[in-house]
Amino acid sequence: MKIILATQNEGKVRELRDLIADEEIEVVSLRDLPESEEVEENGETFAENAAIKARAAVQRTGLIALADDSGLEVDALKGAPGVFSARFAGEPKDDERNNEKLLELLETIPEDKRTARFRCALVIAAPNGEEYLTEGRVEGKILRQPRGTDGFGYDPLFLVPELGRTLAELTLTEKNNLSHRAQAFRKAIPILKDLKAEHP
Ligand SMILES: O=c1[nH]c(=O)c2ncn([C@@H]3O[C@H](COP(=O)(O)OP(=O)(O)OP(=O)(O)O)[C@@H](O)[C@H]3O)c2[nH]1
Ligand SMILES: [Mg+2]
Repeated sequence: MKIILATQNEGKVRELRDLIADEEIEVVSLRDLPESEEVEENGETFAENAAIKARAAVQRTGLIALADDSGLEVDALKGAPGVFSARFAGEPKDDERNNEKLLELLETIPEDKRTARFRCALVIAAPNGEEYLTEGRVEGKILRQPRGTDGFGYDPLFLVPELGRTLAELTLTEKNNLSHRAQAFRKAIPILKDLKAEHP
């Protein structure tokens, strides 16, 4: 079976490829296809946006498509940036500027109120129109300065309290043991196995 990872995000492709490696499924991503038009992620929830991306990819390629929509919810910001995480500091999307904006907004917020979580909605869309949704999340705290160089996005600011390390201080394997994306993906494995039986 061959599936398409419906994402342009290099960090996500790296993580999802690693997660899927054991499943004997051939994988391509939007990054392997010639220049694609960006689909408008105009849903109000992660789940809606993941479905929009998965549908667009299955229509374009005819392959089973797996899309991730994810983001950071900061309690002191009433859940922002949420579905706007990628473009928090405006267009074009820029991880560094997003992190700077987040730190500025949280400047006066004390340690115990810096709680946050990453959420991920993962949608698998099949060519016959069937769709499946799984979700995952990881709880943490926003630091006052970045730590670590792995991962992407807000990872250097996101402390996993149980480990005392940020997501950017974890190896790919370690992040894939606990992240929001990994949790959503693990729930999707049985679905992928069923699809594989139907589309050998
Ligand atoms: O530090 C982070 N570690 C993560 O593990 C993570 N997962 C998501 N995010 C943030 O949320 C946006 C998703 O937005 P998003 O789902 O629309 O993805 P995207 O626009 O980057 O790519 P695409 O999949 O849409 O092509 C990303 O850009 C990041 O800012 C993360 N940040
Ligand atoms: Mg996006």
